[in-house]
Amino acid sequence: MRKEPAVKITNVYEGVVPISSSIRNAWIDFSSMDCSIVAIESDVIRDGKPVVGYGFNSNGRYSAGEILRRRVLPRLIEAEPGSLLDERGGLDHAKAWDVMMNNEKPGGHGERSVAVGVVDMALFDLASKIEDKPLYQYLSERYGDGQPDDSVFVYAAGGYYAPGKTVTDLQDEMRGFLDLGYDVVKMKIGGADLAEDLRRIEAVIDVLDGDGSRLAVDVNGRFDLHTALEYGRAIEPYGLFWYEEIGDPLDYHLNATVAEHYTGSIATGENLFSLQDARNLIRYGGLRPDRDTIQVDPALSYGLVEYLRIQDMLRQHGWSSRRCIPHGGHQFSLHIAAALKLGGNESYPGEFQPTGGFADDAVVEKSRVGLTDTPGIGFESKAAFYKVLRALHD
Ligand SMILES: O=C([O-])CC(=O)C(=O)O
Ligand SMILES: [Mg+2]
Repeated sequence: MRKEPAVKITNVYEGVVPISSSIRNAWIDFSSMDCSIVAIESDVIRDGKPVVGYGFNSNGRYSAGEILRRRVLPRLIEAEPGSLLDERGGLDHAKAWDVMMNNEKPGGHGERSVAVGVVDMALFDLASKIEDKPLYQYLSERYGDGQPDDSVFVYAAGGYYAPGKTVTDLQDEMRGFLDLGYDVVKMKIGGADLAEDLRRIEAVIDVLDGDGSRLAVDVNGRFDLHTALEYGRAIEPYGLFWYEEIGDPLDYHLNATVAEHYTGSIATGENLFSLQDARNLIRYGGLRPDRDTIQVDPALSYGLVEYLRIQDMLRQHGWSSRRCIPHGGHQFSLHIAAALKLGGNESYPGEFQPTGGFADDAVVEKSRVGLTDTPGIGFESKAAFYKVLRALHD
């Protein structure tokens, strides 16, 4: 086998970027939400400059800077360079993952999975840039069938509660999503009482020409079993796209009981951060492989190395990768969705800037978005975010 020159990590930079806003879901507001970012510099030189990989931690969890600075990054930097490489001298992502997780006990995943996810993303960005390929191509050759999807289903998530926001404002927001090319939209519920939420839901269905199958609703884990079943009975006649994260993400029994009574689709998993948690959901959560959706976000849950294990587990349990639509609305999952043939990816046309969203020139048509040929994840074609990432190391 031809040996490539071995890649070496020369510098690692870490920082925090605010992604705060006045929106609120049924559980949290985003008034102080922020996000960890990292840049990993290599000794590979292109156009006179080192090739750099970037990562960030999706949204919904605060920056994991302390864990990055004190645990994850020192292990990576102090590792024997050969311990991060495959037999060809390229980065071995699973080995890098083992290095980052050295001396970490199993279970209780919390923010540790977020810290590892940021670095894992940066290493994938770096490795695909070194091969001068867009990430979806790099991933499809390694972990897929070499024939990535050329576009990915995306739905527009929004419909948050916000101070002074009226039902008319909510309808205008949703009309804006349709004008951008989305056919399916998502709104928050569970942050008001049932009567008000039903008014909000019906107002949005009106905007969708009366078609409830184009509307997903998201509870962000707020309901106890009684409320979950009560809302379930009330919304079932609308035939919604899905009923999301209905109760506490780790309450598999609640989920299973709702799934027994609610015949429509259920989606959950954005707050499950490990293979073990996802496996428990499949074992005990009562989800139905013919209609339900798994939303594990690779960026929050130990990165793609762990997400690949989750895909294996799902396959073993008879689940299609098409039943996965990750949370987070970011470019990393867009590449993963195309390469691993997932069912789609979330998108937030109006929230979580500068980190969220796709390339500046990405066009959504009939709720599908194409991928660009930019090497790596393509942060370089997202000007406002790229400026923030560059500032980490320039
Ligand atoms: O409001 C949030 O935390 C984001 C969320 O649940 C989603 O995108 O599904
Ligand atoms: Mg959600």
